[in-house]
Amino acid sequence: MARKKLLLVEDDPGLQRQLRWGLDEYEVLVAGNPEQAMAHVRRHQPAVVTMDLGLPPKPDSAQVGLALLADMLAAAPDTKIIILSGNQDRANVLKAIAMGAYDFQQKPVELELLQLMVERAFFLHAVQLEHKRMVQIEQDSPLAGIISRDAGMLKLCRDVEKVAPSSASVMLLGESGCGKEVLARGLHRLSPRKRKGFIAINCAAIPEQLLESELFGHEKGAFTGAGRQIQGKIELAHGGTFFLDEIGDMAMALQGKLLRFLQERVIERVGGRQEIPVDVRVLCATHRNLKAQVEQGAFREDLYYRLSEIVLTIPPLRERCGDALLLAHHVKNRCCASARRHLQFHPQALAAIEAHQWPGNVRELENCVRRAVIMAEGPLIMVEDLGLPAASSAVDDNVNLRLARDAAEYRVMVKALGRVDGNVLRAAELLGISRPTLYDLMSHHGIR
Ligand SMILES: Nc1ncnc2c1ncn2[C@@H]1O[C@H](COP(=O)(O)OP(=O)(O)OP(=O)(O)O)[C@@H](O)[C@H]1O
Repeated sequence: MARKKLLLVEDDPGLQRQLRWGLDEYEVLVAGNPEQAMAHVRRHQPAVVTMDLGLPPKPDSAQVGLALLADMLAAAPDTKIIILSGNQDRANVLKAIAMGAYDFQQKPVELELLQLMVERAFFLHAVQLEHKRMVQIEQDSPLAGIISRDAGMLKLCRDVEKVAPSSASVMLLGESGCGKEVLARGLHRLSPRKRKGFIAINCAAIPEQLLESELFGHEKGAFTGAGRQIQGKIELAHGGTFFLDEIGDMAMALQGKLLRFLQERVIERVGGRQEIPVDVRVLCATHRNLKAQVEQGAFREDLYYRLSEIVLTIPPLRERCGDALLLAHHVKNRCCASARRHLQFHPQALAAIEAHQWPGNVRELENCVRRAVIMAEGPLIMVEDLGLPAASSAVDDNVNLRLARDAAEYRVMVKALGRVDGNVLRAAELLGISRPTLYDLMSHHGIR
């Protein structure tokens, strides 16, 4: 196994030798001046560094050492830097610690103590690295973009994780803007087809005649204007996932052709004779009540069953407990970061967000908060900036006392967490309970 790299920044050859000898379980790199030290940091990225503050060209002051410390931390912020200082250097050592040095030891160096300190520094560095990696994995996880604390939505995400590895066709139902496409993309990235394409087509946005050639492609000269052969979206998705958005808007004639493809798994380009086998996983979505459309004869029943091996229904935003506030904070933070602004919501703005019914769901909320970040004049986002009506009180019609209490407890707790952007201490203060009690409640309701 490769030995861990340790950099010694020391201009005294005698001390260099002593340290090298005492720390020989590591791959020791030595630098006698700041230039050499930075070259080692860039090239080898040592996890731990020991350094003297008095370095050439001004070995009698800490000026060069402190500047090097700043440069090393700027180039590699996670490096654990241990200062080896002279007796009279106390003020500079404190300065170095304030700048981000890990620890210090006075000269003459006690080797045993230094060995322990270095070992602990390596350990801490490894732990931090592991933590960073985990956070990164979480951020990279396919469903990481789905922001929700609502029990129904979290269950839905688990369902998506369960069905993703299979080849079943999945139908996503839900109102406009509630996240059908985000979930479809997440499902694709969790599936064995993730390395191949995710091709989406919106059946409501394209006129019927064009949609056929969009789906299946066409041969040169198939119709006026077909100047060259074009592959269809289904063919382009070969090996990957094909997402039919707004499937409820597809005309009857085309439904028949799509059904044929789903049964035979071959396509024929418009104006072509050749059958081309295509391997795709089919996902679809609609905001319409497709079952009712089937009953009314507006959607083919056989196609419905082909497309709906698994049906996932996404709850509208107004039914997701606490999500409006959570998403509002999330979108606000994102917009503020890109606009370099620091804004908070006024309590009345938060109340208006909570009370609004969000007919356009997450998309409407995103637009509303984006607008507010642009409109806000002071440090607070006011109700007027959101362009929402002020909040009015809601009515609760639950009559089972235990259920009602449970639901109210959950709702108030998630609301409080949402108001303070997930800060447990401040949420506990808002709720008037202790932090441990809030943790108990959160674990009772399955909130992490
Ligand atoms: N749970 C969520 N967390 C974060 N962002 C979300 C969430 N749900 C939706 N969004 C965002 O909201 C917007 C609308 O989502 P999406 O396009 O997936 O909705 P849709 O249901 O497919 O809408 P439509 O029916 O109009 O096609 C997107 O910008 C998406 O990133």
